[in-house]
Amino acid sequence: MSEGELPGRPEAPGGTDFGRLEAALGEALLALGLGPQSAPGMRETPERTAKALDSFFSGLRTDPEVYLEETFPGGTGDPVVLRDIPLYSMCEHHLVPFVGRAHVGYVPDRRVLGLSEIAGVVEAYARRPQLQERLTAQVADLLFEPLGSKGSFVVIEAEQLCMTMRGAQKPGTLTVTRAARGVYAQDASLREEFTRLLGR
Ligand SMILES: Nc1nc2c(ncn2[C@@H]2O[C@H](COP(=O)(O)OP(=O)(O)OP(=O)(O)O)[C@@H](O)[C@H]2O)c(=O)[nH]1
Ligand SMILES: [Zn+2]
Repeated sequence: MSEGELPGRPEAPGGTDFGRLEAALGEALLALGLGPQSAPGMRETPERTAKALDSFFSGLRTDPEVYLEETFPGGTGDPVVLRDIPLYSMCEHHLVPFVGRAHVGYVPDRRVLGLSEIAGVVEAYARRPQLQERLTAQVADLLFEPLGSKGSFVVIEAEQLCMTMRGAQKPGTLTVTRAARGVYAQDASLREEFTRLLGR
């Protein structure tokens, strides 16, 4: 599978198999030694966790391209930058969240995208098992050629809980990833302006 492909493309159509997921989560809790006797408060936990996982991975059922359908004439050739879009995603290695902010810029070519749609693109890719690098690249890719813009630039700053709660145990570490396409890949001054707009 290449970096650009959907991670974890559903193997069966029709969405989450809740019965199977709840049974598996119940088994996982038992494997941890947590059953009806030891943890009575967790009786409904497999059901609740199944719903939570379904929502964390709801992007698997969303085609991010639907957010490109609503464009408006406009755009002067100057960049549009959305700063500090809240970001919640799930590390595909450990199924643990990574949490942070996405900053997204693009240079329109005669048509602009609705601002909410930009946040929707981030969400559709974030609500999947992800790698921060791939998420960053996927948003930048979609906002370049499929959108028909002159270029796009995406910066994601996130805390990977799999690295800070466990593993390397380095709380507070922020991972910063970036992807530049089109004019943003070619023009360092545009990237510097983007960084200035972030107030960094
Ligand atoms: N490049 C990249 N690495 C990630 C991301 N999320 C988690 N990782 C890393 O993926 C690696 C997984 O390493 P493994 O050795 O296979 O698994 P592990 O033994 O659980 O690793 P540790 O997390 O280091 O304990 C670790 O270095 C994680 O920090 C991500 O978004 N991008
Ligand atoms: Zn991880």
